[in-house]
Amino acid sequence: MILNAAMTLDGKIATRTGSSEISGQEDLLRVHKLRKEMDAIMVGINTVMVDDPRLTVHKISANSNDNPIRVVVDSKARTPPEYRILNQEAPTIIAVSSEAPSDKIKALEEDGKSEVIICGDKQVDLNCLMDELGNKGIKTLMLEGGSTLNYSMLSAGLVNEVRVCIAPMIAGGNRAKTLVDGDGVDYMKEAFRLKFKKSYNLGADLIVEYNVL
Ligand SMILES: NC(=O)c1ccc[n+]([C@@H]2O[C@H](COP(=O)([O-])OP(=O)(O)OC[C@H]3O[C@@H](n4cnc5c(N)ncnc54)[C@H](O)[C@@H]3O)[C@@H](O)[C@H]2O)c1
Ligand SMILES: Nc1nc(=O)c(N)c(NC[C@H](O)[C@H](O)[C@H](O)COP(=O)(O)O)[nH]1
Repeated sequence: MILNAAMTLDGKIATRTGSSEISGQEDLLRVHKLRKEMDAIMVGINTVMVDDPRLTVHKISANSNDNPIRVVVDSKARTPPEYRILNQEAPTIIAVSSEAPSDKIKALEEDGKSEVIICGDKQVDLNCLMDELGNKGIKTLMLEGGSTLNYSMLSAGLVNEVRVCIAPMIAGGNRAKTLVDGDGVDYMKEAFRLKFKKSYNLGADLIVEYNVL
């Protein structure tokens, strides 16, 4: 499980308005090469709502077999059926909780738009979801945010690697999204510990890679 994101020097992955064009062109190519290597790519529902992402390999040459399976963590099945995540370019799994209304689930499954997996009572139970994805043969997964899901995945001990693009920008703003939000830990001694792996420049950006201990 690789958590990948792009942030400003002050750790923001989006402004309070949801604006998030952070990576330079070279970093976007790196991200798409990584997508191509992965079995699946996962985001939280807010990222779908704000960005309407495709989550396919579309910035480097690729065919449809190269697209990872798309996974949305979406407790209440709010993914709008007309959004790009549900297009025919790649298969999509929507992970919901048992609180999701059945009519919404039905709309998401209509015409094979997506496969809905139910895990957990209120929020999506991420351990249950990982088991379900594992049963489908998914061995490598890329987490592309956002801040809230990043925190839940780290808290559940489900992230093996963190790869971050640091762009030479500072955004500021106490309502801007950071790399990891959620509740956060109370004491620094509880912080998730990482081991530095490597760093390198891509254009104006700095890429840093860590293993999660
Ligand atoms: N720069 C980047 O690399 C990057 C990457 C991705 C997203 N973003 C930005 O991040 C923002 C969205 O981040 P966010 O934190 O608001 O939302 P998010 O994408 O992390 O989605 C969180 C939502 O997922 C749902 N959810 C269900 N089960 C959950 C669970 N177990 N744990 C956590 N969430 C669960 C909840 O409704 C929760 O509010 C957008 O502005 C987007 O542009 C930036
Ligand atoms: N690596 C990276 N750099 C960025 O500057 C940025 N904003 C994102 N954001 C991740 C988020 O998941 C986006 O929604 C998808 O990167 C959009 O993906 P598509 O191109 O539509 O496939 N990711």
